[in-house]
Amino acid sequence: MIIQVPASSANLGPGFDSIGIAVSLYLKLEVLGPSDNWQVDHQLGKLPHDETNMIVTTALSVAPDLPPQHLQVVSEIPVAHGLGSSSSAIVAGIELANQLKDLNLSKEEKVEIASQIEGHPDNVAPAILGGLVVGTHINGHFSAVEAPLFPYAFAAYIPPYNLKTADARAALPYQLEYSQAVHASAVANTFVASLFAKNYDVAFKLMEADRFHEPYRKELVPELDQIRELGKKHGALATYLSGAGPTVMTVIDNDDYGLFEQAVHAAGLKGKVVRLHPDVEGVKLI
Ligand SMILES: Nc1ncnc2c1ncn2[C@@H]1O[C@H](COP(=O)(O)OP(=O)(O)OP(=O)(O)O)[C@@H](O)[C@H]1O
Ligand SMILES: N[C@@H](CCO)C(=O)O
Repeated sequence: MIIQVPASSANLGPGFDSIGIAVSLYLKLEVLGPSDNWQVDHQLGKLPHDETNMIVTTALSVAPDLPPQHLQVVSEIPVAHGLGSSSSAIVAGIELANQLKDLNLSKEEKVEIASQIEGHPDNVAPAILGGLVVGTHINGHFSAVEAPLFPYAFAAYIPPYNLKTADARAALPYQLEYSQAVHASAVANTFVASLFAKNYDVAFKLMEADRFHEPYRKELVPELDQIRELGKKHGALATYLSGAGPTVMTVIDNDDYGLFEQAVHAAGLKGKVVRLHPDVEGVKLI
């Protein structure tokens, strides 16, 4: 059995902790069979190979009596780069428990469990449902609503350095002044309305108008402003910090992708540029 989970890009500008989209990089988890101890084969650097691996801790939190397995993980999702690697591990762990224990979890139950673990639904909900998702929690429970997908591709600029979400969250202010919070929220509300109305002239302006996190994180990711400027010169629709960074995501028409990628490399930026597309299926067995 192989479980496949897509990467995800959270926030999309002003949708801090609430909006995310599944994108076409994948984690594949293969169950090789029962084992004396949990064993996780992977080539993802320093991540654990035993029962402390996040995929296993998640599976055991869902099904504590799950017998140990020999697992193999192959992932295209770079760790701690703002493309939802931790969410892909959490969603894979939930699906592992779901399949091996025949739990028949609904999509809503998976979103609830995964969001409780991650703390916010913006990566886990699209990784489960596919597509573009808006969600939050109220009274300790999570709701996620699927939004219409925009018909564009992404150019993901993936820097050579990583940035842990915890460090990128530590750069955020403890509180916002009331008037600033009202404006930040108005930008986000209008952004969501424009996505549902498919009014992309407004949506892509607002995607670059976040007031919740990008102003505080751009010191950590200096390429954000640089790529946004390059995007404006080379036909991009909008650029935002993917999740907690450091990946910088540019929404672009497929036809404009090539020239934009060349411009990023010509500017001397050292990261990779990868063409991505929305994933519409979310977690699945392959
Ligand atoms: N494939 C994996 N298997 C097990 N654990 C993983 C895997 N990928 C990521 N993790 C865990 O998630 C941590 C990285 O999470 P972090 O939130 O910092 O980055 P991210 O999820 O890639 O970024 P973002 O949430 O901004 O998209 C790793 O240190 C590791 O503990
Ligand atoms: N919304 C989260 C995504 C990363 O977990 C953040 O920006 O910190």
